[in-house]
Formats: sequence, structure tokens, C-alpha cells
Amino acid sequence: MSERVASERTGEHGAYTEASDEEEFELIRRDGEPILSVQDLRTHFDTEEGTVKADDGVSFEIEEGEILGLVGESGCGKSVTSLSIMRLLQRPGYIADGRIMFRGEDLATKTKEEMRRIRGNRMAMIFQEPMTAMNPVFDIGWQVGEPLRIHQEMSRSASRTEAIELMRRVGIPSPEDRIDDYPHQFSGGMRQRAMIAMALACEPDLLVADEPTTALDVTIQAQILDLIRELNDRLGMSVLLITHNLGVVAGTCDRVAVMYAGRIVEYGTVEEIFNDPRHPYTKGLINAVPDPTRDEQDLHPITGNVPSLADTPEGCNFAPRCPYATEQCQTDDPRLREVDDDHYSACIWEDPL
Ligand SMILES: Nc1ncnc2c1ncn2[C@@H]1O[C@H](COP(=O)(O)OP(=O)(O)OP(=O)(O)O)[C@@H](O)[C@H]1O
Ligand code: NI
Repeated sequence: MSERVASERTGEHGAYTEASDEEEFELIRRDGEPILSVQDLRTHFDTEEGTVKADDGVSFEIEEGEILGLVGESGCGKSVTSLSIMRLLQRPGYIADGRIMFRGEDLATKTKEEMRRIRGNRMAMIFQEPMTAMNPVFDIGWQVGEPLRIHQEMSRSASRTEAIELMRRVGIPSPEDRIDDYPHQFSGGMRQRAMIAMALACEPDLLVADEPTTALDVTIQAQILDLIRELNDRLGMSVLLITHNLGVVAGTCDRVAVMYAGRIVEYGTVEEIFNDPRHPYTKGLINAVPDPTRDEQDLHPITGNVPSLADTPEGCNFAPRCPYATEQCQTDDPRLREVDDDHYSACIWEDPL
């Protein structure tokens, strides 16, 4: 880290452009193993109403250097998925089954201590609300530098110097003047940048971002997404980007996993998902996005609600809301299958639309 910083101090936005990063990235890409492979993940909450199956057999992969979008309506299990991956679930939530293969190791079986060494180091997470990750009583510089002191045993003064560089990289103006500020002295957008700086401190291989721009206004939202894209591009950092906003997915992601009621219902490249959606739920989400190029809005929000995950319907979870549902959909429980090259859908109909 410090060597790289020393060689990069000159360029204002020249972060992460060094040749060695690029070469390493190329090598990793050729390797072909996904950085993260979530396999049949089942995350449950035992409640008085019964077992809530927030992840009910979730599988997806993130390739090295790609941005995977995880989309779906509120309550479908996106955050639970990310918290399971980071092993930050709180009781009564628990991983009941499945594997979370990260660089060939199963995170689902790691001890708390092992996870503490991985989190903030090889993988990091950012949230919708930066104050979730920040402590109001410590200054920004201390917090941005903290992962370096913990994981790299960096001294206070070295971590401070490094924090200034990290803050500069994520576009915080005059970081040497802002480093002693406290979180409440930062605007929402700048706090988000500071949280990203903290997440990047140890150069994670995987960044998990749960609705990182939802609380921000549109202009700042675009800037933060540009920043994530740029860091992905320059560093080769893989990203899991959770959002309910399909516009964010279209502009930022390489591939998309569409989640509904605790399951992935469609999975493919951004192009495939937007140009040739196969699952009626995906189609519904796309139809519900306003089209800024048209005056007359022909919006079709999906009617009905996500079912209670303690009591999902027999057959297809989406059938009660699906305009294409037939009798068979009330009983058959469809799983993901390949409908085109690298394009998967969990509808019993290959192309119901
Ligand atoms: N502590 C808990 N106890 C019981 N059920 C929970 C708990 N936390 C989450 N759940 C259930 O898990 C399901 C998925 O929640 P999750 O927060 O992952 O949704 P989400 O897709 O991230 O939604 P949003 O877009 O609103 O953030 C919800 O239906 C919720 O009822
Ligand atoms: Ni969420």
C-alpha cells in the first residue's frame, strides 16, 4: 500500500493506474475462477410467526473484476444476502445451509476471528447510511486509517498520511484540511466518500455495497456510482452492488441477479436482462421504471406485495402476482435454469412474454 501511494502522489486522479495493478488484474482475469460463488445459500430467521426464509436457496457468482447488481423490491432478501456474505448477520438470523466460496474458501464455515481478519481487509462493505459504519466520536482520519492499523499494523502517523491519500482518491477536496473533522461535519455525499475510503484502505478484492447511493440526491448519486465504477476499473476490484433501482444497474453493472422472495429469479448480463428479460418479475420491474424520454408515462407497477417469507406460496413464489401464471405455476416450484448463453431464469416457461 505505502509503496504504491508513494509512486502515485503526483496525479490528482491518478489513483490505481500503476502498471503492476493492471498486470495483476489481467492475470487474475485469465484464471477464470469466480471471486465469489454463493451456492444454495439458506439464511433463516426463527420468529414467532415461523421460520423466515430470507435466503431460500440463493446461488450466484461474481467474476473477478466485475460489478454484479443484485436487484429486487424491498423485503426480498438483498441485505440479508450481503450480511450473510460478510457474516454480519445478527440474531435471530443464521446461515442454515449453503456455501459462500470466496477465493476458494467457504466463508460460511469461518470462525468469528477468521472473519475479522478477512472483513475490512480482503473484502469490505459500504452501506446506505455511512453512520452505520462510522463512529460519531472519532474523527474521519482516524476511522479511514483504522483498517490499516488493524490489518497492516500501520503506525498512527503512517495511517494518517495514508488516510489523506485515500480521501484524495475518493474525491474529498483538501483532505489535509478535512482529516480532523468529525462525521457530522461532512455532507451526506462526502460521508459516503469517506466510508468508501475506509472500505478501500486495505485494497479489498471484493466490495459489497448495499444501496450505497439511495440516501443521496441524484447528482451526488451519479458521482458516487462513477467513483465505484472507476475504482472497479482501475483496481480490478469486484463489486456486489445492491440496489432497488434498475437505472443504477443499467449504468453501473456488468451482470445482474434479480431477486424475488428469497431467491434469484433471473441472472444474466445487463444487455440480456434489459433487452431480453425472461422472467415476468424482471419484466415487471423494467416496466415500472419511468422513461425520461417520454412525456406520456405508461407505468405499470407490479401489483400486489412480496409474500411473507415465513409463509411463501406453494408453487412459484411470484405466481400470485404474475400476469402469465397458469395452473401449473400454482404447484410447480421453478428453479434457475439456463435459457440462453449465460442467462438464467426461474420461470417454468422459457420465454413467457
Ligand atoms: N431480524 C429479523 N427478524 C425476522 N425477519 C427478518 C429480520 N431481518 C430481516 N428479516 C426478513 O428478511 C427479509 C429480507 O429482508 P432484507 O432486509 O434482506 O430485504 P431487502 O431486499 O434488503 O429490502 P430493502 O430494499 O428494503 O432493503 C424480510 O422479509 C424481513 O422480513
Ligand atoms: Ni436492504
